[in-house]
Amino acid sequence: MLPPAPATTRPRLTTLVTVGVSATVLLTVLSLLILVDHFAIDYARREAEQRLQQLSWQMRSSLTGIVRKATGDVQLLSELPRIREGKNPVEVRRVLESLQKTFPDYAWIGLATPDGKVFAATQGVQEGADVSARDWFKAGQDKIRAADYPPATLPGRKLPYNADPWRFVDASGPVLDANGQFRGVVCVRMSWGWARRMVQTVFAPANLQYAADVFVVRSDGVAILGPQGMEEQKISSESLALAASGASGALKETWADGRDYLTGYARTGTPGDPATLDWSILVRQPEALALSGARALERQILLLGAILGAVMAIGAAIAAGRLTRPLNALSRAIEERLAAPADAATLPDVRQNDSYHEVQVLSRSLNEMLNNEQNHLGALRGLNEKLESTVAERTREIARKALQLERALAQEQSTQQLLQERAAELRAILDNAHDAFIALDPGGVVREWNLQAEKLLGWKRTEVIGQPLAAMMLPPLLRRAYERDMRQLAESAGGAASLLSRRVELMLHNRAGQELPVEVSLAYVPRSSGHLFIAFLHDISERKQLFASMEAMALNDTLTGLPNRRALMQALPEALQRASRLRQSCAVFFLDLDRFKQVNDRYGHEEGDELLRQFAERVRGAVRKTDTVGRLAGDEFVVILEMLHSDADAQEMADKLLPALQQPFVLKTATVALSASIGIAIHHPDDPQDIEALLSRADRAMYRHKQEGLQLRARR
Ligand SMILES: Nc1nc2c(ncn2[C@@H]2O[C@H](COP(=O)(O)OP(=O)(O)OP(=O)(O)O)[C@@H](O)[C@H]2O)c(=O)[nH]1
Repeated sequence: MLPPAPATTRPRLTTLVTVGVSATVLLTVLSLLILVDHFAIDYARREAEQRLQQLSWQMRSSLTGIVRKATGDVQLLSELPRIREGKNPVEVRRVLESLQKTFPDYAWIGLATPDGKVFAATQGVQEGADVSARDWFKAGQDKIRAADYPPATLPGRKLPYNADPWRFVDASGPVLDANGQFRGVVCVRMSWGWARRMVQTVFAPANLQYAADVFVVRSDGVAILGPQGMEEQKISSESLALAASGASGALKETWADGRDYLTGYARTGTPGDPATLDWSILVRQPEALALSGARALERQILLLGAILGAVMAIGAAIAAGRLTRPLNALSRAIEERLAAPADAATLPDVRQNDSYHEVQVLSRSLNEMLNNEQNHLGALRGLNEKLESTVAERTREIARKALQLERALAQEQSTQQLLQERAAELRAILDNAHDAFIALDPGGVVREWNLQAEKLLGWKRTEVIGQPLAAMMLPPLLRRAYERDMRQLAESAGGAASLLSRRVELMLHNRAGQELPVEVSLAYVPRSSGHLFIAFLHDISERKQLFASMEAMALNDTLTGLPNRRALMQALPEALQRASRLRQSCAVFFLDLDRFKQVNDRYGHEEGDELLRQFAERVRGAVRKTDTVGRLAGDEFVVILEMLHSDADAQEMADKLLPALQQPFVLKTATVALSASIGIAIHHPDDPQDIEALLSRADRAMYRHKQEGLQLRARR
């Protein structure tokens, strides 16, 4: 089921098409209007400018033509024989008046003699007057020239009054006689009326139609001809400046009255030609008036465009309505279909059979799609329900597992905490233990090393953790055995039980390289993360020293430092074994001091001790280093002589020894000379190794000697 379309929030197709088409039409019409308006106004402005320019040209041509006519007439007069040769002023006047009749605006025509006296003049005006100071006379002596005069300089009272200001244009030129002699100056004076009339005749239609104003402006900027109120006024405008520079054309400008005008401008005369006059012609027309036609056209176009746009918009709306009606119907059908309940028995049909082809095809396709979608939705709904129940089941399962996991984690956490506490306890115990503690992995690498181990062996914990033990502290001789044992232990912890749970004494090297006897207790700790061998090392240096000293004490005679009876009893069997092994005899001397008791008795026990020490020293000094000298008890000593070549060697030794022993002993209080009795017992390599018997034999031999000695002394 599709979600219902939010129909109210979006515009309908009809609206969109109508608005779209209408907007397009209106935009087009508007654009056209703007363009037409622009071009029409522009065209009208250019038209007006051309017109005004042409008018200015027309005025220029007329003014220049009139002035040229006057200068032409001066030329004509100066060449007439009756003027050149005329002696009679009446005749000359007649000629001048006949010329005056040809142009009504010739106000005065006169001929002045070279001395500046008017020889003849129309209607006899100013005849005989002195004009030598006048410009026209002075200038006209050389060549033909034209000049205009401001009213103030005019001889007004002598000329007929005219409605215009007293303004004239003089054209004058020299008159030569038949011989080429200067005869005088002829002057034609035109009244200004011709100019105004010309304006009225030439510009009247333009003035009426366009309200155009004409200005004739002198080179000093004063308007000599213009609309009422502006004559004799100074004018300043861009067009005047352009005209004064000799240019001609038209432009738009704002005049002194603040209004915008289109102005055509031109310049009269020919530059450098004194027979012409330099005036600026300005023909102006208010811009609003010049463009009024175009503005009216613009309004008409606007009106027509609005009507056309409205008509086209209405047409577009009608066409859009027609075009979109089937689509609207289709849209409504789809909305109804979408709004129908999903479980309805029959769903509305969206097909539009009575519409045009495209909508028919579209509606059929949509109907088919909606039906398919309905079927798919049904299938999806079934799947969704199934999926939801599966998801619910999985969710319950996950929740159950999550709970279990949570509990396991809590358990794990408490176990971890316990383990950490235990580890801390263990570390405290280990660090406070009296013995050094070392843990090794099966590869012999140190995994644990307590404070005592640091103190005992010298390596810091951080130095040895992760290092192989043997390389560090086992003496080289022991390393191979250690490695073998570790291998055995690693291969079968149970099989090496002989080494475990047992105290073993070892000699280790500490960090300084000193030997260190330790007692090692080994144990095996099976672990899933790698078995460990733990060892407690107890320093037994003191014990060893004590034992050594005790042993030394047990085997040495404290008075003489010689081996005592016990030591002799150990040394004798070894000597006998060596004798058998080396196949060489050995001998046992049994020595006993004679009458030693008397020394004690006479000099004291300490002196007796000293004598015993000196005696022991002498015996020791008399035999070889390899021979053993021991004290059996009291004043009895035993010497074991080894590696005898013959039995006689023993006797020789005794004979050599006896005299040495008989030398006096220097004691603290006395010097004492004593003799000693030596009994010799020889042990041959093949003799039974009977120590008691050997000693007994030596003892008996000594006794015999002592007795012999006593008897000898008694006989003496
Ligand atoms: N100063 C001293 N005297 C000792 C020591 N041990 C034993 N004697 C004495 O040595 C004497 C040994 O006795 P005898 O061998 O009978 O005395 P003797 O005078 O040598 O007799 P003959 O051997 O028969 O000549 C005893 O008087 C012991 O007290 C000892 O360590 N120091």
